[in-house]
Amino acid sequence: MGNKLKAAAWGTRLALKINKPMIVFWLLLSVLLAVLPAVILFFYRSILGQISVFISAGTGSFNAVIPSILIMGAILTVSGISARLNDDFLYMVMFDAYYLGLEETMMDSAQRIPLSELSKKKTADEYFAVISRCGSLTDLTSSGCVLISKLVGIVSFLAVALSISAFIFCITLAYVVLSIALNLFNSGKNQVVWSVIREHLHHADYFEKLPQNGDTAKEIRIYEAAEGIKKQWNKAYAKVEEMEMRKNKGRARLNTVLETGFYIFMGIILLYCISAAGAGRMGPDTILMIISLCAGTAAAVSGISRSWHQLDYGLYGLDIQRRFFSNTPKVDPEEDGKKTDEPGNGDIIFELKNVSFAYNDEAPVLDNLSLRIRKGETLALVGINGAGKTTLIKILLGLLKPDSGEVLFMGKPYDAYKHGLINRRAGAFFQDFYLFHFTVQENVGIGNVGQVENEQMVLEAMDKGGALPLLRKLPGGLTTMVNRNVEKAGVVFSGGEGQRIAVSRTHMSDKEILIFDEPSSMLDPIAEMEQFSQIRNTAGGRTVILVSHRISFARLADRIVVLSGGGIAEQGVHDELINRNGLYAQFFHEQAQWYKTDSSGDQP
Ligand SMILES: Nc1ncnc2c1ncn2[C@@H]1O[C@H](COP(=O)(O)OP(=O)(O)OP(=O)(O)O)[C@@H](O)[C@H]1O
Repeated sequence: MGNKLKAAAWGTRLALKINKPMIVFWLLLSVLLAVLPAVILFFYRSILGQISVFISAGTGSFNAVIPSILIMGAILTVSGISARLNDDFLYMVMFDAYYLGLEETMMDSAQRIPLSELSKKKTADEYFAVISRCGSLTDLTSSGCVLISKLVGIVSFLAVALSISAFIFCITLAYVVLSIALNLFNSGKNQVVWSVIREHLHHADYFEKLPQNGDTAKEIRIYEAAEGIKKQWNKAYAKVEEMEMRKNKGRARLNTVLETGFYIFMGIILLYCISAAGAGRMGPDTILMIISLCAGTAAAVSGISRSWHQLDYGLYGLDIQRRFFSNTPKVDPEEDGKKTDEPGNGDIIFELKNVSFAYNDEAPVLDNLSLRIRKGETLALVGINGAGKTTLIKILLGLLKPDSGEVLFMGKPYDAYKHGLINRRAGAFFQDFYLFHFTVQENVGIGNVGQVENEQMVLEAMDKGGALPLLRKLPGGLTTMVNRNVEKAGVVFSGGEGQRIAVSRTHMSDKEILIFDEPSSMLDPIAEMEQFSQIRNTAGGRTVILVSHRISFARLADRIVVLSGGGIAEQGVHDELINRNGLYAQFFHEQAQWYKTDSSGDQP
């Protein structure tokens, strides 16, 4: 319950931040409409008196009671409208205001999740739950308004009941309390069911999507794995259906109990009215009033079940979102404003002091590693697969935080600078690059967002990244959409072509630090050599960090650092390392010997 309350407070604050007038207006209106029937009932008892005199005496003009009948009709109409307004209508109104608002907030907050967190399965699962619950705020605001107005309405009906008799008040109160208690009990049970459904749905979704994705479908067809995938999906989905069924049965049972409760309540009230009328203690006016009261109370109570269910569902989602986002580091704009954007002085641009890092709880990828990178230096990082080269780069770019040790940029830790300073100063290409569903120009231009429209600059970057020749075969030139899955007219690039576009993106920026992680792994030999020389030409005066398995590329660097076993195995220039005859020399000789095969194809 504590978490639900926190979720309600968090959600309310968020809703007020996204659109305050909306929630205030509809809350006031729905409360007004909810109390109106009881207020009218209370003050227009005399109308009922007139009608009852007409009915019991059978005398007088019918025309005289027409206004009273119309007012009674109005009371019932207002009750009906307020009951309708409380459900689907309010949901629709709130959906417009809060669904996109919550999505936007989540997109902003997701930017602050460290990549090391995002790569954890637990985080990925939680994030799935978070984004699949964008309707939570709509649920909270609409059902919150409904419930508040219904509770106010019930209280006003109870006041009318009290004005009639203590017995009517007590029996109405008992009916209301029992109905609400049953709803609470049922929603408590549902909560457990939802969490199980969510888990199995996630599992089922994964298998369901595999045959739809080009890459995974290819594997499934090659290895004829479709049946196996279907079985896994069936297994996961059977559990979802079982739990859904359990939930629906629970709700059906609750509705039956609530309806039975209402008939018992009405039965007791009617018996009381009959006996009171028989004893001459109650006139038709009071009986009519009591019947209107019962109908109004029952309408308010019956809606509570659905609204409570919706509110609970919304709070469940908001709690997941609240916990997820409160655990992610946030940038406080005020604190950030006090920090500097000015790097310190000195020759050392990056310094890693005894840095250790592990993904999840696995063995450390980097273990007590220390490294200094000079300003203007071209540094090559070499090492076997999994040695930690990409991880080291991500740490340098502040995308991952070390578990221990220190990372300094121009003599100061990242925390000393304004948020994102390193991203404003360093451009990077990663081997697992991603091409967005944008145009070619935007895909390259995004490397320097302010210059996306600068066609000349984009063309120059494409020239440096070796992507200019691709333009000739693109039907729409720079405006061609990338990726056919999203846009019919989109282009699908080959691995090497995509890599050239992504490398061009890095060349867009005029940043003082450039980082390339395997920029030529998919290129043909000619394109690879062009890529090398372009990077070399661009380097002039900048700090460049290169990750490459191609020794021919690495040897051009001012310094080569060989990573192994979580640390630096050796470092120096090409000739030094060859003379040393260590790991680097081994890499070099292994690669070199493939170029020395004799004409028969045999190795020497
Ligand atoms: N997101 C992740 N979650 C868990 N483990 C990871 C993740 N990314 C990398 N690793 C692990 O960390 C280790 C180092 O990976 P990294 O990508 O830094 O190596 P690398 O030297 O760049 O390798 P390669 O030469 O293959 O590109 C690997 O063993 C890898 O399995």
